Amino acid sequence: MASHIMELPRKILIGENNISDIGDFLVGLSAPERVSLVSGDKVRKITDKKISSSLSDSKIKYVWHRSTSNDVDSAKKTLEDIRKDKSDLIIGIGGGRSVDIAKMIAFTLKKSFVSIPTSASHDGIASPFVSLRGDKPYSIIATAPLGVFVDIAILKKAPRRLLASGCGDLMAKVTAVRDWELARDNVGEYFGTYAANLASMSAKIVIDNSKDFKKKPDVRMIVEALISSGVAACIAGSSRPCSGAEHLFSHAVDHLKPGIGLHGEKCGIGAILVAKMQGQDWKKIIQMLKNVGAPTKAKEIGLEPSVLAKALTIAQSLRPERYTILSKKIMNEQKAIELAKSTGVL
Ligand SMILES: NC(=O)C1=CN([C@@H]2O[C@H](COP(=O)(O)OP(=O)(O)OC[C@H]3O[C@@H](n4cnc5c(N)ncnc54)[C@H](OP(=O)(O)O)[C@@H]3O)[C@@H](O)[C@H]2O)C=CC1
Ligand SMILES: O=C(CO)COP(=O)(O)O
Ligand SMILES: [Zn+2]
Repeated sequence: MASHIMELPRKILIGENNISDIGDFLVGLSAPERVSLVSGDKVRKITDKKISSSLSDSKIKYVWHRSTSNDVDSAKKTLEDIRKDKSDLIIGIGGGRSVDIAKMIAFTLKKSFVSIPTSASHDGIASPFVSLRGDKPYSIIATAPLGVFVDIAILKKAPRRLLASGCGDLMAKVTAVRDWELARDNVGEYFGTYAANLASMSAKIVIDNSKDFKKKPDVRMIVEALISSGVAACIAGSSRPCSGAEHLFSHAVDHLKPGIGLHGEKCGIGAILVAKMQGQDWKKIIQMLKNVGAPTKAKEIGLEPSVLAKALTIAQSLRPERYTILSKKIMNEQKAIELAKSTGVL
C-alpha cells in the first residue's frame, strides 16, 4: 500500500466571545514576533479592533492584508506583499476564501498557518487543502493549520446563509463516502475506514439534530462537524472522504459560470442528484437541507437548467482520476435534466 502523510492541526481553541484572547493563544502556540493577517473587508470590519488590540497587548506586531478574490493572480499579489512583512506566522480570518488564501501563502513561504473561521460555511477550516480559482478546478494539498481559533459569537452573528451552506458541505459527505466505497470496490482504490467513518459522522450528527436548526441552529455542533470533516481529510491524506461527485458538480458549475451560489449550497444540491444516482435516500438529503434552510432547487441559487445539465455532464472530466458514480454511470445533458426534474432540483 502506498504511504501517505497525516498532517493534523496542533491546537484548536473553541470559545464564545473569546476573540480578544487571540494574542494569548498565539503566544502559547508559537510565540510569533510578527504576524500577517488576511481577511476580506466585511470580516476585517467585524474583527479588526479586538484582534489588533489583543495582538498589541501580547506584543505581537501585525500587518493586515485584503483578500478580495480567490483567483491565483490575486493570491500571488497578496503573497508578494506578505513576503515583505517577514512575519513568522500567517493568519486567515473569514470564510473559505480568506482561510484558503492565507493557507496557500503560508505553505508557499514555509511559514506556520493559523485559521480563524468567522463563518461555519466550509470544511477547509482545519484541513490542509486549498482551492484557488485559475489553478486546478479542485483543492490541492498545502499545509494543515498549526492552530485553529474559533469564536462562536462571531459565527453566530454571520449571515444565516453561510451556516446553511456549511451544512450543505457536510451533507456532501453522504455521497462522497459512498463514492469512495465505489472506488474501493470497482477500481481497488485505497479506502480509509476510519477517515470515511469520521466524515460520515460529521454529516450524521447534523442530520440527526437538524430539525430545529432553522429556528435555533447549534452553531458549535456545526463548526465542530466541519473541523472534524477537515480532520477526516487530514487522516485520509486527501479530500476523498469529503468530496465525491457532488463536489465535482459544484466545481463544474464554478468552471462554467463562476459566482453562482456558495460552495456548500452547490455541494448540497449536487448531493441530492448524486444520492439518487447512487441509489441512496435522496429525499432525506432534501429534508435535511430544508431543515437547515439550505437551497434544494437550482433556481434558488440562480442556476439555469442548461448550466446544471452541462455541469453534470462534464463534472467527471475535471478530475478523471477520482472515481465516482459519474465514472460508472455516464451522464449526458438529457439524462441530467431528467435526473434534476425527478428530484425536484429543476
Ligand atoms: N480548502 C478547502 O478544503 C475548502 C475550500 N473551500 C473554498 O472556500 C470558499 C467558499 O467559502 P465561503 O465561506 O462559502 O465563502 P467566502 O469565503 O467567499 O465568504 C462569503 C462571504 O461571507 C462573508 N463573511 C464571512 N464571515 C462573516 C461574518 N462573520 N459576518 C459577515 N460576513 C461574513 C465574507 O466576507 P469577506 O468578504 O470579508 O471575506 C464573504 O463576503 C471557496 O473559495 C471554496 O473553494 C470550500 C470548502 C473546502
Ligand atoms: O470542498 C472540499 C471538501 O469539502 C474540497 O474538495 P475538492 O478536493 O473536491 O476541492
Ligand atoms: Zn466542500
